[in-house]
Amino acid sequence: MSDGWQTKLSELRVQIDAIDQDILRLLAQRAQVAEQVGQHKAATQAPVFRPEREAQVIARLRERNPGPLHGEHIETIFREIMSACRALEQRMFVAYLGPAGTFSEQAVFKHFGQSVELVPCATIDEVFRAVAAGTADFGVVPVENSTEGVVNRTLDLFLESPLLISGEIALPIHHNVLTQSGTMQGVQKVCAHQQALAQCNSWLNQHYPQLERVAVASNAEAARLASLDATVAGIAGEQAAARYNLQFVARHVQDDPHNRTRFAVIGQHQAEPSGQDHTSLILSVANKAGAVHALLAPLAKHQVSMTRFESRPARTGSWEYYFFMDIEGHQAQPQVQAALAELQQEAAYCKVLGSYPVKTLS
Ligand SMILES: O=C(O)C(=O)C[C@]1(C(=O)O)C=C[C@@H](O)C=C1
Repeated sequence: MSDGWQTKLSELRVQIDAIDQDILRLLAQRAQVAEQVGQHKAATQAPVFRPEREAQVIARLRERNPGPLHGEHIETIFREIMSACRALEQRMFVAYLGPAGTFSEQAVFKHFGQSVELVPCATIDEVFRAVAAGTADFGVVPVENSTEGVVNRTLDLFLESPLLISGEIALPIHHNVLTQSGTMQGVQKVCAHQQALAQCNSWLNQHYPQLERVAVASNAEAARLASLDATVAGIAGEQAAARYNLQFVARHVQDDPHNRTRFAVIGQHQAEPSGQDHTSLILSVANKAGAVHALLAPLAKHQVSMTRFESRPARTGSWEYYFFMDIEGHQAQPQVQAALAELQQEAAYCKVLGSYPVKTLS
């Protein structure tokens, strides 16, 4: 390194140190204000986590971002700042489909930041139970995957549960083939969650058609097994690779490069309107001609757009269906309220699962 550059580098680092000192001072100020908000919330028993406010803060900062930092990095940084401030107000417990290192865990961090207490659960049922029982303040459950479709168990549990949806998380899902050595030498079987095996089906057929495929409880479990046994390859995400100290044989082996999973955040509280929200509902109709069409009429009449529509057999033995529907807007908005009131008259069953801020970017 030339002496000239060495001097310049030292000068630039002095500038960075001074800026960091300013950022630190401002962070401390921000945290003190958040503590005051926390004291007021404690006195009035108001919920600490306010997803609509966090969505507004992030949207505003992305909008005003002067660059050169990327918007998504601004989002990550401020998500963590709010997560740390929130943790000063109250420790928050979040249940999810464990073990550590799963995509569900990644979804928790994406929505709540790192400053939360993790409650890994063995099943989706357990996540619902932990939140209903108050062991966890919130739960994160998978709802649908772009290649594999809906997660039926989650939809069934929404039918029975009194919990509300207060957020959604969209996570790109990248699967990797992982082994101890980073090669396939000596490998006899490949382990993964059944959905991951399905999502990597063509790649496996093309590259390792002879290899035995074994479905296990989660991708993190597959990674754990691979870390213990040189004859096992695991399919999992990057977090699991790092956690179990595995090497990459191949990256991004999912058949659909845009593979993503949508998760719902469940809890006891309803999110307030953020200005850009979705509302999720479950409906069923009498088994007669034109009934589904009649359901959609109130939406058109009040100019409320539908963004998702899934059907699910009602398991009553007869040929009846439940419909899971997402609409644009918050149930506190007049046109949504009017549409919901008419839908409720039209449907044999109608349950509003919750309104929550839309995730437009991921
Ligand atoms: O505005 C609030 O209600 C706060 O508690 C502050 C804050 C933040 O750090 O900006 C923290 C937690 C809430 O989820 C929302 C925002």
